[in-house]
Amino acid sequence: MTDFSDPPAPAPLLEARGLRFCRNDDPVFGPLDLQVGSGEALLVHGGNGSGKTTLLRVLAGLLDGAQGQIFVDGERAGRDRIAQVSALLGHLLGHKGELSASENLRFAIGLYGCRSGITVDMALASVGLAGFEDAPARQFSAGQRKRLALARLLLVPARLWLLDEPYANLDLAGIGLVNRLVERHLAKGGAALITSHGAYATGAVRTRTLTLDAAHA
Ligand SMILES: Nc1ncnc2c1ncn2[C@@H]1O[C@H](COP(=O)(O)OP(=O)(O)OP(=O)(O)O)[C@@H](O)[C@H]1O
Repeated sequence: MTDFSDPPAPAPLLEARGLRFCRNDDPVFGPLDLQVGSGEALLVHGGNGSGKTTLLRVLAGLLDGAQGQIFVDGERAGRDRIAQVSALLGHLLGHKGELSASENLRFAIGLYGCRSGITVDMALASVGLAGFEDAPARQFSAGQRKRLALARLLLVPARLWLLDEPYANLDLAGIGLVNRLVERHLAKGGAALITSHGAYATGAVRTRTLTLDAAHA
């Protein structure tokens, strides 16, 4: 007999169950459950100190010792697997000040690989840094540094973007740029977790929300 039932939904790109992080036995966040699938953004809300940055660092595989389970594409994932599929844009942008914008990006490509169909010059132009290819990163303003980090995100082949306050230090055009880049990333099957104290302005993508409890702050 033919089965006309709907095919099973694909597993979310990232799922966490009972995820919890403590520092010196003090809870920072959780236990919490979250899911984000291809084409989706998960907005992480919460007051100062509620654990948003810590959550993103756990999900980027940078912090050890979290309790609970993390799944990537439906399979249990350890820190290595998570690090393979994700890229973090955090408060510390990680540029080397003495290297030029292009050299910084080539350094990142050497570590993490490069998406097909994009070059360093294309990425710099996409974030409004055409003409700054040879300028040392230490000469960049805070907003230009953020733009350089966005160019790195465009280049590395991560499906899951972990964006911690991506709008900070950006002018209005930069805020629009972040939203366009996220929309494009999601349209290509990527996913994003985004923390923001401000409004998230793109209505063009499927969005979930997660609110962290600031009780421990
Ligand atoms: N390296 C650290 N060592 C000790 N405690 C830390 C460290 N980093 C963060 N914390 C503490 O962990 C808690 C959560 O911090 P976290 O930076 O994750 O919060 P947040 O929600 O991102 O805050 P904000 O909105 O202010 O950026 C806070 O109480 C903070 O003081």
